[in-house]
Amino acid sequence: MPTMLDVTGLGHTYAGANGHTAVSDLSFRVEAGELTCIVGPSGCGKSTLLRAIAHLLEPTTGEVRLHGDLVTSVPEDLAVVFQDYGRSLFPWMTVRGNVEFPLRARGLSRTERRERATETLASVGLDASATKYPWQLSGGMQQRVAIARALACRPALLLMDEPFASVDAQTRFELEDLLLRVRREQDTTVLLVTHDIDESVYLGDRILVLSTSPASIVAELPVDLGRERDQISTRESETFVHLRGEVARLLRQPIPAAEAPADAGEPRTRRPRWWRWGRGSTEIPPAAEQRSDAPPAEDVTAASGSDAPEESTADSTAEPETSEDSATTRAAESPVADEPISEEAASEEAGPEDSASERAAAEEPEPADASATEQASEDGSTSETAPAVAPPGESKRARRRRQAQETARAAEAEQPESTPEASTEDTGKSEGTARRA
Ligand SMILES: Nc1ncnc2c1ncn2[C@@H]1O[C@H](COP(=O)(O)OP(=O)(O)OP(=O)(O)O)[C@@H](O)[C@H]1O
Repeated sequence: MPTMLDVTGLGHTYAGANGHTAVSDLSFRVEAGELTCIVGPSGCGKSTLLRAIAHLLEPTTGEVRLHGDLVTSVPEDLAVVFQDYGRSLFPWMTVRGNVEFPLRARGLSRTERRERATETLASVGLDASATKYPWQLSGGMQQRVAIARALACRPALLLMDEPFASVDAQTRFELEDLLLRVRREQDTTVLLVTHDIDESVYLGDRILVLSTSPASIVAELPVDLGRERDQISTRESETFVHLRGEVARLLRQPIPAAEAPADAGEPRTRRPRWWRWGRGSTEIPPAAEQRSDAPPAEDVTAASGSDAPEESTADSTAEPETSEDSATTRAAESPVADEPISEEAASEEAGPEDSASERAAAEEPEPADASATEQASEDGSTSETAPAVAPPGESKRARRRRQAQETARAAEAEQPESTPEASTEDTGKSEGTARRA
């Protein structure tokens, strides 16, 4: 088979103060018609590798060749399918419109576009949904649209970055089989990144196992399962079971500390310091101030990410992930974003409702009698309806929930005393209930 993809000495170091090297000196080939799976620990650089191959990121070192041609910009005969179909489809376009969209840029006439879209949608079982909008489809159907859009371009190489990670297990099996069928029918060359060891064995002709960050290849395993695969019998076969064990062992191998890069394993969602500065707070949370084992201010700030180590100190000071948080994280992971996204942009993505309510919560004053209530609480003398002080390090979401509960309790307390009849009736009912029990 001729070589479709030739990656030589590929490396990528992200720009910025820390200059994180995500991929280092990586070399491998993918032959035409082959389906190669890439597995590796979380954060090792799999997505960075795919983006560098597609030239969505400029490689820092090395080169990529697609059927012999040096890749210097995003190649026309290459398509990428990302995990998050919700973000990759245009919600204002019909299914057919989404599939036809990239064909316009490739200069196909209206009739050709229509024919190609109809044919590709039929091949992924969506011919009946051509005039629907993405938001009218299930998650699995939306991912089919994303796959159809990529296939409609008849790419020489299809790159897939955890394409089935966002769907349920049953849909995942269906989409895996769809990929195998389409690949057989169209002889597409596929390079697929997955977290799922079983998926890599089920789909791949070959598996590349990557090391922790910066990614390098630790093993290359041929998958001797033939082209015809079945979700039940293949997964039960001896070869399958042996291979999945082999991949799992390779992924588990601890890296000796001496070999581990200094910046390896840095959590991707760890928030930079500007994240908290952007919220107008550089203060040490009170709980951390009071604790003798609390880390210094900078550590507390850094540990506020959702991926921060789960220690009791972090628990008491870290804010839970809000939609705004995840929007920030997601935005920072954008394929074209090496630089942090501004908070305004992240708020926009989080939606006006979210950011408005977050702002409102931030502007709410603390209870005036906070210290008195805190003292009462310590004494055990706080009544159930007394306004409670905000616990140190309490998140905005938790505060909103607590305040709603307080309001409800206050409303209950203001209700008129129940009449003697009502009390008797109540008592009778509860006695009846107790008796039945
Ligand atoms: N835009 C960026 N700027 C700086 N560092 C980044 C950026 N994107 C990713 N990284 C870092 O590069 C490393 C590799 O990230 P990448 O997303 O490629 O890993 P991955 O193997 O795909 O992760 P996962 O399996 O969790 O999806 C991580 O340490 C990550 O924090």
